[in-house]
Amino acid sequence: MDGPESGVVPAVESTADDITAMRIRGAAAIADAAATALATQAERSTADSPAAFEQELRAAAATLYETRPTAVSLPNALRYVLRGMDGDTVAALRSSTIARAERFKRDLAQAQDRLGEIGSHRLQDGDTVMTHCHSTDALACVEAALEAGKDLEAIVKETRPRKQGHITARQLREWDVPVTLIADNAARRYLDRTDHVLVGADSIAADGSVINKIGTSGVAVNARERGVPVMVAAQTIKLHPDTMTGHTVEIEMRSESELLSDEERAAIIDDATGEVAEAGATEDSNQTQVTDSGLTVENPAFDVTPPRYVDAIVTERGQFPPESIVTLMRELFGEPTDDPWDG
Ligand SMILES: O=P(O)(O)OC[C@H]1O[C@H](OP(=O)(O)O)[C@H](O)[C@@H]1O
Repeated sequence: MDGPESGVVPAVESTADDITAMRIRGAAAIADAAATALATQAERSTADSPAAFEQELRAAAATLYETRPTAVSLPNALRYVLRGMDGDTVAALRSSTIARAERFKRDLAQAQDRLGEIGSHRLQDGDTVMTHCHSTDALACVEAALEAGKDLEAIVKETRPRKQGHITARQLREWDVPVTLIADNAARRYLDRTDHVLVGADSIAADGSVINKIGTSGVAVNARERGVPVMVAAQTIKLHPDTMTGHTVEIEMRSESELLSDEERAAIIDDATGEVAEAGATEDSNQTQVTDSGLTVENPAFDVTPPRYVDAIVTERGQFPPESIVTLMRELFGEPTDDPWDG
């Protein structure tokens, strides 16, 4: 149930819209925003009974959960906050939920700092890192290395279609790191000048597979061929507990409009058939769009890098060979996970 009758406050709906539209993006930022939204729901709830309050919080969590499917930091954040909702009165439930959300946000920031420190030890003075997309966990490793007095250079992949490489480049230039921005297709050529491929993750599966921005697996395979180590910076909130019981991670398919404008579509169809394009794209759908023009555009946002192409997964709990990450997952998520917003 959504809308006013569910008691979900407009601020939660607006955070959900921002996540869907990627105005809020990046797995850690999404988790942080989701925790903030649940705290806001708790604060502004007008529920008149503990049961109604809990129901509203679950509805808010469901609204946030439905936004994007791949980054597990989102459901992990929602579960964590809802599990801290405790008390026999609305006031007690409200304050426990807000306190839990604040603790989550604090822990998230601390985990990233700690991860950065650990990851920075892999980077030597004078190294060049190649980045893909924009990952705050990956950049935390660079920042800690710079703070330790190391000089680094960066080769930044543009990361089509949304060009999040520009965000990475801007951050690195703020830190005074020399940046070479390259088209994604140029990555293999530039691996000769690269000491580490450094990426983040949206989800890590129990077998050590890394689910990250589309294009990660290609650069990882090429890096292995060139003998360049691949380092994945991922807080433990990126570990996907359901994969311990065989579930796979859903790869988000985003809108055609990120790849192709209406004019470009028309030009392709015109060129191919000599006919005027049939504008078949639906505007609000995030699904792959098939039109009767015969042109299908597919826009997966993520891909899966098998563990054999990854040298280390760096977390705030230490660095792990991907094959052993399941041990940490069992320790952290030993109990079966449920979705408290379901039912
Ligand atoms: O949590 P941090 O390290 O910031 O980001 C992790 C990952 O989230 C991003 O996804 P998107 O841009 O939201 O699709 C990228 O794939 C990035 O590597």
